[in-house]
Amino acid sequence: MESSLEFSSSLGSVSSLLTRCRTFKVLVIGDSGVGKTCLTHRLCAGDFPSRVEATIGVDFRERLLDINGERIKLQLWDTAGQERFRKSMVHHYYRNVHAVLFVYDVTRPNSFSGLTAWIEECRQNSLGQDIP
Ligand SMILES: Nc1nc2c(ncn2[C@@H]2O[C@H](COP(=O)(O)OP(=O)(O)OP(=O)(O)O)[C@@H](O)[C@H]2O)c(=O)[nH]1
Repeated sequence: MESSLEFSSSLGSVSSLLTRCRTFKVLVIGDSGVGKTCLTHRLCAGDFPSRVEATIGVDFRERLLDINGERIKLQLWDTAGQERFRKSMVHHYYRNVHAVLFVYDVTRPNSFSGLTAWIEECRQNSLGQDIP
């Protein structure tokens, strides 16, 4: 899988050595209210938000990972589940995506069966079978 390459200076390192950091863009999609914001917030900030509102457009969250000694930047795109908050921005979400996380609520079966529509949207936005 190809990733974006970024160069960021690692704070506190000797004479600001440049550290190679690969960035992976992960799109988080699913029906409104299934918990996308809570899930991504938990992953990136370490706790669940005490109060959430419906996402408008998209929110970005990042987490740095160390995988086998390599710095990896996980960039999570938390997208709006409500159609009225997605509007014309949808196409931008799908550009240069490395992976898609489909989210549903185990207490709402419709949010699981509704994933077919989200998978179809991925297809319509040219995400191939190679995207996990
Ligand atoms: N019981 C329970 N409630 C949750 C869980 N995750 C999220 N919630 C609640 O579900 C509601 C919606 O959560 P969000 O994270 O905003 O859902 P979302 O998928 O981002 O919604 P949109 O932004 O509209 O697409 C909030 O009231 C959360 O507190 C969970 O794991 N368990």
